[in-house]
Amino acid sequence: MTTITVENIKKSFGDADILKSVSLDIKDQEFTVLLGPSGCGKSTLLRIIAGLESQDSGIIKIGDRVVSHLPPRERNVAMVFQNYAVFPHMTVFENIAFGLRMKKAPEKKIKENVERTAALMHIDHLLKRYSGQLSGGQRQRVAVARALAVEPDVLLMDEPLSNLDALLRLQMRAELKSVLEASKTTTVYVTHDQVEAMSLADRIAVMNSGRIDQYDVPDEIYSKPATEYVGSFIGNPPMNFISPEYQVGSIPAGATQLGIRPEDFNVSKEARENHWPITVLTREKLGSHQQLSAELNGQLFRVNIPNEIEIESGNTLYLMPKEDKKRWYTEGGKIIL
Ligand SMILES: Nc1ncnc2c1ncn2[C@@H]1O[C@H](COP(=O)(O)OP(=O)(O)OP(=O)(O)O)[C@@H](O)[C@H]1O
Repeated sequence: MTTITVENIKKSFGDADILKSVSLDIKDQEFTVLLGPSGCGKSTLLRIIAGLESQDSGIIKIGDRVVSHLPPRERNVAMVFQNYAVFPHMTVFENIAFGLRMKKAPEKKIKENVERTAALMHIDHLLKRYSGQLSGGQRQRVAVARALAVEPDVLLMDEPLSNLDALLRLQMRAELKSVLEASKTTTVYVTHDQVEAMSLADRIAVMNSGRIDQYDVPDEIYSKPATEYVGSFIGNPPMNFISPEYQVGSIPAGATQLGIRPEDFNVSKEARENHWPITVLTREKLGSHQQLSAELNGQLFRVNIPNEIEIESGNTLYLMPKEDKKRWYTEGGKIIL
């Protein structure tokens, strides 16, 4: 059982508070993604879990073991970085074997584990090649195989796909998911890419300036963002936040903003009761649907509509948010449930 417990971790660099009491309970075999914009503290948190950085206060547990003050090698974690750190002058076999040799594993075990993880990553035909002769995607596979070969309790990955081109990224993403499911290793994965997070994660921790705004399964994060920040960060385009003067019907006590996703409006070209008349500013055809930006008295709306509706900028469109998709937020940006 390899759970990870992060308890009230704080970290400052100089007078900058980078992590402000962060807590997470990661389940055995779970794939957790730390998601947030550049500088929010994701990598720092990952490095603290790995033991590459020390916390100012708080506790890290792996399973039942408090590891906060142990060096990385005593935590049984493996890490994969963005710049994959594969040794070019070594063969693929030796690269994958590296961690096992450091641990002085017997030769038979090394061979077995290297062959198994290389097959898992579809690089078993490359074992004799020098890593310097590999493509970026192949090198990244070597890095992942090397991490898995040591049979870590925990796999930590920091933007491992960000150096790959878009197509390869997509392919590796799908593969990584199935490989990690098969390996049953508890994984923490850092990215600033919301699509990557949504597609890979069992649960996503959305970070906002050193805090975790929401830690939940992707569907909940998308459909019920805990804060305005999460609603604005996840979704392309992001959730609309609409002020009360445009509301129809009852508004919950304490609500100052309505949150509604661009695809969650009833849309009509004719005036209808309780529909807002909005003026279309721009329209983009995206293949599967059209994306509009529109406004009403300075309130901006982003709306996704089906291709069948013919509309041009300057036209008026009548909108009403779908009742069951409305989310309400307080002045401080917190959801009212
Ligand atoms: N060793 C360090 N000394 C001083 N400041 C640091 C150090 N490491 C990180 N920081 C600062 O801490 C903040 C958070 O960095 P961190 O790398 O955790 O962010 P991140 O969310 O992973 O962002 P990115 O995606 O850009 O890597 C940044 O402002 C960074 O400059």
